[in-house]
Amino acid sequence: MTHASVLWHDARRLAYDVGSQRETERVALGDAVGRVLADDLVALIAVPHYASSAMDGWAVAGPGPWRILTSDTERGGSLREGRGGDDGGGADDAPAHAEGDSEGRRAGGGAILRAGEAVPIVTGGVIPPGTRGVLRSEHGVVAADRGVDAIPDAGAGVDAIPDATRSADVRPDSGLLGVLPSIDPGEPREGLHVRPAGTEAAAGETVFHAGALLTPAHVAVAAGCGHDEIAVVRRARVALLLSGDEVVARGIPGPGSVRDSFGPTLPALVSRLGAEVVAQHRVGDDFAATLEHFTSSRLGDALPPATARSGGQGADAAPDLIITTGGTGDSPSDHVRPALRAAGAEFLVDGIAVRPGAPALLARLPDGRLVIGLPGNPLAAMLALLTLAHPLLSSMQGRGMPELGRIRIATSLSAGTAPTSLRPYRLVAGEAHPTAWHGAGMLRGLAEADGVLVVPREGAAAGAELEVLPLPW
Ligand SMILES: Nc1nc2c(c(=O)[nH]1)N[C@H]1C(S)=C(S)[C@@H](COP(=O)(O)OP(=O)(O)OC[C@H]3O[C@@H](n4cnc5c(N)ncnc54)[C@H](O)[C@@H]3O)O[C@H]1N2
Ligand code: MOO
Repeated sequence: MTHASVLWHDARRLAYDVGSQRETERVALGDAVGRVLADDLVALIAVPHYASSAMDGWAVAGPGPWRILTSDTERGGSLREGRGGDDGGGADDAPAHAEGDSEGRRAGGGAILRAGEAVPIVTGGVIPPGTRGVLRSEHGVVAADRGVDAIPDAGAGVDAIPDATRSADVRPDSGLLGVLPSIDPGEPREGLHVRPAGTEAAAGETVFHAGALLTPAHVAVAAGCGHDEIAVVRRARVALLLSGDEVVARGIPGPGSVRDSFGPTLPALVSRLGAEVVAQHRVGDDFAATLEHFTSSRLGDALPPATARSGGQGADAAPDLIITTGGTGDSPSDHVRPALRAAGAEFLVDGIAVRPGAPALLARLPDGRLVIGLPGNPLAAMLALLTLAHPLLSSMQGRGMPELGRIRIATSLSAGTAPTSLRPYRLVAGEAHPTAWHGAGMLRGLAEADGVLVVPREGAAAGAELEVLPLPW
């Protein structure tokens, strides 16, 4: 190679440092998993936003036994059902109340439970004011109500309920309620099975900071905090330029032809790295055609059907990054470097002192678009993608530099011809076993790998600890 290679670690750092775009967009919650949070996420309401029951049973006030309130009149409004009626009590800090709440969790009117009264409640139901705690259904027994006079003194157990019956035909929503003899007669203690409002977050509290990679759990919390949309960092738009007269996309290749390793794999891989492929072009070993892609910002051909675009402005906007495959060498049929030079590109990484992947490059076109040139050899290309595109796309998302791990190697590795060699390995009993099939043109070793060893020029003895490049899949 005639270019001025940089060391492998420096190439990663240079790629990370050049990533800068920080545009944001708002996406529906359902599209937010895997995206990076652009602004701190604040709870719009307290979470939970009302005190609720953690059990099915009865909300009770004062010591038992309790008279179960049944009619709406008795409850001063329906404590339990609230079907189609008022919104939930205790939700004063909610900015807006959702329509179509499900039945059975809402309570109306702020009716106060008085000592000696109970009301049936379901898990998640609104705790009426005055509630001491929730008696779970399997701890209570209901007896037929013989009228107000039948309620014995406060503090008495179920045995004090006249004609106590545990028969199944006594409805749990009317009559006299007591604590089963086998249960602590003091139950429920103050606050038992009550989830107070605001225990997970106060209204206005920051729950996640900008830069968080949104998992399903983050998005579920955002929903609980009252959000319908989230501001996320716009994903970088990537155009693929796959070169090579010999590369075929279908069928059994004849001698001199190869099946395309990149067309079916790079869109998904780029998406895992936090960007989206918005265009995919094939170009033969042709200088003029290659140059055209660097001098024109048009996106050209349609995407392959499997490459779904997620909407937004991606369809018409110019890519932020062009990733080319093949043609990075110096032979007369290699046109990536000459075309970049002719387009006036600035080379930020012009070859890397690594095997495989030495001819990889990173350049910036005069219009600001970045170009990563991957070698044609498939393993070289995949490892160059991890070396350059992973740090660059992480930085474009406002994320940190992908961290290198460390691992002990089970077998010795001989000295290499470059300052750094990258070697896929399998993890067996906590140690790295370098895989077979690690030639630059092979992918079978990478396919069964758990990571990639970063091997210094001098090699390493069995038992040594080496740096590890994590795989993004
Ligand atoms: N005289 C020298 N020859 C080579 C050198 C060198 O220093 N001096 N470096 C070698 C190294 S290292 C690499 S890596 C390759 C770089 O090659 P290119 O980036 O120019 O890639 P091509 O020549 O276009 O293709 C190389 C190889 O990869 C196959 N290929 C290309 N595209 C695909 C694809 N989409 N899917 C599967 N395979 C693909 C192509 O058919 C070739 O076999 O140069 C070495 N030579
Ligand atoms: O370094 Mo090349 O990139 O061997 O395959």
